[in-house]
Amino acid sequence: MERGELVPDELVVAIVAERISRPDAKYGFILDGFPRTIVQAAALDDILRAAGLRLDSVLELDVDEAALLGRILNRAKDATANGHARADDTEAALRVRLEEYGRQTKPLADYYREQGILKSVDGLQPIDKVASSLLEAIHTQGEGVRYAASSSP
Ligand SMILES: Nc1ncnc2c1ncn2[C@@H]1O[C@H](COP(=O)(O)OP(=O)(O)O)[C@@H](O)[C@H]1O
Repeated sequence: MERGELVPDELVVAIVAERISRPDAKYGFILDGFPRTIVQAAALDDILRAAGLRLDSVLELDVDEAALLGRILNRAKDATANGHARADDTEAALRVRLEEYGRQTKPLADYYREQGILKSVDGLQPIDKVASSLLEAIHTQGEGVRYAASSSP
């Protein structure tokens, strides 16, 4: 994780499966950063199918690599000032995270586009505009929804 690599699928799938099984999840939920691999997405499909549920929307935030690097370095600077720096907020770890994203997570866009539930939002807009675009994408889906948000690496 500190190097920017993904952690094993079995581990994150078990954590998500346990959380989704709790009673409050029946009102709907948002998954942020999961699934990040096709194996995780297939496992999520199985878990939801067994529970009689399905994803309503998958949200993809588009941000170019230069902006990502700037944001990561900014976050590292802020965190260091506040005494809780993340070991993976470095340029070297970001390179690995981007590589993992391209190889393992990006293919999920096609997976969910084929299911007709992928929405892309321009993550380079100002924060309030990103927020309103995400809300708009969600609200076109109706009530009682469950979301998976696939964040940038
Ligand atoms: N779905 C996932 N599958 C595998 N590893 C994950 C997953 N989500 C998070 N991780 C691990 O945690 C690290 C940090 O992820 P995350 O907290 O989502 O980043 P950020 O806070 O920048 O969105 C990842 O680089 C990876 O090592």
